[in-house]
Parts: sequence; C-alpha cells; structure tokens
Amino acid sequence: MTQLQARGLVKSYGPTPALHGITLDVAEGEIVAVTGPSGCGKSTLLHCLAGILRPDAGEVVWRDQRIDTWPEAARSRLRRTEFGVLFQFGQLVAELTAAENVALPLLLAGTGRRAARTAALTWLDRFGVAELADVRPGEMSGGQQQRCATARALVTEPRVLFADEPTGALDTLTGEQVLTQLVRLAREQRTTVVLITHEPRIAAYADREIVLRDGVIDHTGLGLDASLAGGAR
Ligand SMILES: Nc1ncnc2c1ncn2[C@@H]1O[C@H](COP(=O)(O)OP(=O)(O)OP(=O)(O)O)[C@@H](O)[C@H]1O
Repeated sequence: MTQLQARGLVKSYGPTPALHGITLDVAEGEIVAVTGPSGCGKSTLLHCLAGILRPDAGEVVWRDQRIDTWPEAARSRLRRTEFGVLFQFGQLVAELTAAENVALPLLLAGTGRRAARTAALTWLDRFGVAELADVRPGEMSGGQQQRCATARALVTEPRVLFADEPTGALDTLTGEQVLTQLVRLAREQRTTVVLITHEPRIAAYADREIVLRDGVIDHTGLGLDASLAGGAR
C-alpha cells in the first residue's frame, strides 16, 4: 500500500527555487534515502512531506488524504501522532532526563505519566541506553544523545519517520551503529522511513535511494547500488 505521495511539488523561497516538480510514491514500511549535493532541495522535500512546509504547488498525500492543505494545527497534530521527525542534532530538552525526553511525545499525546515512562524505558533499552534514563543530555556523548533522540522519535510508534541527516553530527562508526538500530527497529515496526543523507554508505541501508539535483529527481536506485558505488560496506 502507498503510504505517502508527492505529486508535482514546487517550492521556492522568495526568488530562490528549491523544488521544481517532485513526484514520488513511498510504500508502507519502505525505507527511502534522499541524497544529492548540498542545496539540491532534500530538506525542503522532507519538510513538505512532513507537513512542516507548505508547497507552492503540487500535493502531499498521506494514506489517501491530501495533507498539504490542512491547517497548521492539524498538520502539527499529525506530526505528534502518525509522523515522527528526527533532525541532525537530536534537539533533546536540556533540562529533562533521557527518560523524560523520550516520554515527552507520549505525554503531549495524552498518555498517562506511568505508561509514558514505561514506554520511554523500553525504547531507551531498545537503543542500548537504558542506563542513561536519569541522565541529562549535557552529560551524554553525541552518540548517546542521538540514540535517545531516535528513541524519542519512535516512541509514539509513528507510521512514518522523517529523518534529516540523523547521523550527520556523529563519527562514521557511531553514525552507522545508530542507523542500523534505527533501520532494524523501523523494519520490526513496519515504520516507513524517509531519510536524508549525504553519505552513500548510509543510503545503502535503504530500500531505495532517490537522488535529487537542482530541485528535481535526477535518478532513483536501490540502496545496494549506492553501496557498490560508494565502496565496500
Ligand atoms: N529558509 C530559506 N530561505 C531561503 N532559501 C532557502 C531556505 N531554505 C533553503 N533555501 C534554499 O533552497 C534551496 C534548497 O535548500 P535545501 O535546504 O532544501 O537543500 P538541501 O539539499 O537540504 O541542502 P543541504 O544538503 O545543504 O542541507 C537552496 O538553494 C537553499 O539555499
């Protein structure tokens, strides 16, 4: 089943064009990597798909519903429930512990405190950082922070996870470790993932790679092709 569709997306920032007509289908449970040179429109595409930005023209369709025309409050609710969003710097709340950070999206969605904490501990454990439950982000390494942020993005068990360079701030080995965990858990949950990356090695974890150039899709390929092009894994 198709989970998410972009139909002829066009977006400019004032005089600066970013997307020139992107059409794309993402299947349920599919992991798609969006790659391409700096400035080619990757983040803009992700933000349009996630309902953060409204395209100037074209449509974003999620499970047969056109969402780009929804009011901001409805799109924001969608991002708190059915969608998960993860950025390069995990954006954990500095004053909260890891468990409180991970529980936060559930509390915002109305889950009770005890159930939210239990789920947070489960997800921290899945990312191998259960022992950090009561630690604040300032006392964690970058990799530990990003594991917590990834746990937070998945704790609501979103249908679609949007990740913008989620391992871009980490060293190669740590980045790959976090990403393999993310991909494994996403596959277990049948979560659809749209992942932006600069690195062919990272794109190799995806089912499909979509390469943008100057705001259009240059070509698409299998993740495996990217791995071969980028050298041995
Ligand atoms: N808020 C903004 N205001 C003005 N121009 C912007 C803004 N955001 C992006 N752009 C421009 O839109 C184009 C696409 O940017 P976008 O960030 O989507 O590309 P990207 O492929 O994600 O780049 P990078 O890999 O460097 O993050 C670029 O020319 C960029 O300079």
